[in-house]
Amino acid sequence: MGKLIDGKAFANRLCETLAEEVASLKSEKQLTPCIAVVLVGEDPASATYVGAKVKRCEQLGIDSRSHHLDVTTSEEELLSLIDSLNNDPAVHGILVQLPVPKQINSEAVINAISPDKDVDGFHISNVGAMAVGQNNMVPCTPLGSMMLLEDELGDLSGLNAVVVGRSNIVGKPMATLLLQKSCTVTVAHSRTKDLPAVCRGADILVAAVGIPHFVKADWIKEGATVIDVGINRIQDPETGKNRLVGDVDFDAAKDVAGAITPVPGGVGPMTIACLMYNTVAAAKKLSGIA
Ligand SMILES: NC(=O)C1=CN([C@@H]2O[C@H](COP(=O)(O)OP(=O)(O)OC[C@H]3O[C@@H](n4cnc5c(N)ncnc54)[C@H](OP(=O)(O)O)[C@@H]3O)[C@@H](O)[C@H]2O)C=CC1
Ligand SMILES: Nc1nc(=O)c2c([nH]1)NC[C@@H]1CN(c3ccc(C(=O)N[C@@H](CCC(=O)O)C(=O)O)cc3)C=[N+]21
Repeated sequence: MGKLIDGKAFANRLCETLAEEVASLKSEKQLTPCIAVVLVGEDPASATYVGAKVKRCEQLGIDSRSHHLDVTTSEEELLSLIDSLNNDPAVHGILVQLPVPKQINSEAVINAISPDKDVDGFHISNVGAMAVGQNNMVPCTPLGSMMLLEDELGDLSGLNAVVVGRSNIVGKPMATLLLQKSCTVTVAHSRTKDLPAVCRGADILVAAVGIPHFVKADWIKEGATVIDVGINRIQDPETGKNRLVGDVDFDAAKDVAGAITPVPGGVGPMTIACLMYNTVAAAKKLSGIA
């Protein structure tokens, strides 16, 4: 069996380091990093994620402000809240939990956030900066995935990386980061021909599709490193209970892969830890601390 990549333990270690940094920012610079988390509507999964983010902030000594808006909130109302958070010097990071209700244009909302407070790294100017190698705020899930990959493999240069999925929040920025580390990158998606064969060429395989158990064991090259970004809630056919599974058929894939992230306990905890990392970085940058 391949090695399990323990994202939860890595995230805990990263957060311990960040907690020490936050403590010294408080005592030496009178700076308390602060993130505003905005949730629109009542989606239960979104509410759970927001809860997990707020809890992590508490552990690290980061201030968090939750703004819970009604599902009927207009785009104008949300933009006005963002404007006030942009102009609040005590707030260093702004995160609007996605998805937002359909009357709100998510692109307009993301691009209304001040790029230096955009701890998700979704603002078009942060995306552009990353595209030309001038990384500012890097999206949390790809950033966390890269930390796990470099911890596992060291230098990534020359490795064949296949990213399945091309979303703006995961697949595309992941491909950009892998290319920055000199991987030979293939981005696969729903129009890709012979996806199993494409995946078999991967030394690094990243699955960000949103379909439970989509990537099969016989798509994986012996010894490859597999990063499973998928978070899918399914009903277990045996127990009837709800459980969380990834985009990779983990039970079979773990015997072929050299190393693999589990779900839960893999990329998910890294996403939240990297949100804390970006919040501390934003607080320092906005306060003129290197
Ligand atoms: N662990 C974490 O912290 C996070 C986990 N996630 C999870 O990651 C997964 C992906 O999220 P996200 O990127 O937002 O999803 P999107 O739905 O935005 O994108 C899914 C991508 O998968 C591709 N795809 C869909 N079906 C197929 C197929 N049959 N064959 C090949 N490619 C296919 C799509 O291709 P096309 O573009 O052609 O339609 C698309 O590019 C989800 O499970 C999500 O819950 C997301 C964010 C954070
Ligand atoms: N603006 C915005 N930024 C995001 O970063 C963002 C978002 N919107 N919308 C939704 C997705 C999803 N996402 C996850 C974060 C943590 C876990 C996570 O911690 N998962 C745990 C399990 C949690 C559980 O048990 O439910 C794990 O995988 O071990 C998962 C998914 C962030 N997202």
